[in-house]
Amino acid sequence: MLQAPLPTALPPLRILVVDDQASTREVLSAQLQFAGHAVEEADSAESALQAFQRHRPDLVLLDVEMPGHDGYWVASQMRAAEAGGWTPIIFLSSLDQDHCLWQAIESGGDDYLVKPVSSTVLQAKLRAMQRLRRTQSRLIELSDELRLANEQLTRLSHEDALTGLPNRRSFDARLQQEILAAQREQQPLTLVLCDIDFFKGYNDSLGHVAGDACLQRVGSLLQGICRRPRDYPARYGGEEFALILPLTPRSGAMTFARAVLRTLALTAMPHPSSSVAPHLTLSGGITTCIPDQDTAVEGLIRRADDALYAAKSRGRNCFFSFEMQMDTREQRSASRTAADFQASGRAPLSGFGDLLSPAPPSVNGQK
Ligand SMILES: Nc1nc2c(ncn2[C@@H]2O[C@H](COP(=O)(O)OP(=O)(O)OP(=O)(O)O)[C@@H](O)[C@H]2O)c(=O)[nH]1
Repeated sequence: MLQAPLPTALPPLRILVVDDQASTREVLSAQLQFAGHAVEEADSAESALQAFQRHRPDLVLLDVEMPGHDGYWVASQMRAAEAGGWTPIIFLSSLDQDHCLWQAIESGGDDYLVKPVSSTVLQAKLRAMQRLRRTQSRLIELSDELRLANEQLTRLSHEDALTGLPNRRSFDARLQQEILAAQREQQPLTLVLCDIDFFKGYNDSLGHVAGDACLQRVGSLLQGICRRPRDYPARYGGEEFALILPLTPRSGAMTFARAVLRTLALTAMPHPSSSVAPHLTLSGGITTCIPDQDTAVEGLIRRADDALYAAKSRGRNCFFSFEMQMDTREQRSASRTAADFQASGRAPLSGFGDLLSPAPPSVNGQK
């Protein structure tokens, strides 16, 4: 008879007892249950496999000689049914020959006990299995923790921790993809770099905590303005944000810039140390092109950055684009009307000049 469980806390096992002899199953089950384990019984190879699938036991005690398929066959089927998993199988047999033990291990068994098995030997084996089970559970937990940590690491390596937007590394990779897509589809691609005006002064007057909150707010405002599924706002670094606007021509880029200026004016976040407005403002550089073989990430960013510098040096709180400036020059020199430009398939830009600045507010404050 098995003794009652020892004080050291080892998890009880779910044990599948497979034996065609009802009396053997009964005695064994009673002993196992007395020792604190949960028991399922099966009286044939087929019912053993069904119970194995249904109950997912921690341990199988398996008879060798059964009518129909024998225990070796059952063990090999169980091993095949849990690819990557491992449920210990102990054979209990009255056959006491080396080749039987050999065949048991070869078919997938982990141990082989000759019946009648002394209760001490069986209890010792079960305790060893309980320890293995505990180690196995801990390994599974550890591997889950590792998987979660890896997922978090991957997310953090692509995301800006402060704003939750994609970081510069993700942005560069995405821009490369969008350049290739626009080149293949021969569609316009717009890149916008935005920089908060006088942000150093903002931090100095309101503190870094407020500065961080401001960056978060601006990030979510920009995200809100991006309405198309492929628009991609990112934090490019410090107080600079970058946006990829695929399938967006110059006219669309201007609409976007106008929406940014209007949103910031309406949001009216106080900026005590700005000399351009009482509220927080952005300057932006825009570049739009249909990429060709020579278009590269670095070139586009340099061009948007130069445009941003131009916007800053032209007074801030505005957007600038070299391409739009060229358009307006062409428009002026050719004295063409907006209708001519629409007819040529290009956006009428003369109304906006070289710079897109906020329009004066109307009576009700809307533009
Ligand atoms: N609070 C906070 N400040 C930041 C962060 N990243 C960059 N900054 C600050 O942003 C400021 C940027 O200052 P500058 O590059 O001189 O530019 P600016 O004051 O915005 O002036 P202009 O761009 O010329 O309008 C610096 O004071 C940085 O410390 C951040 O994550 N949090």
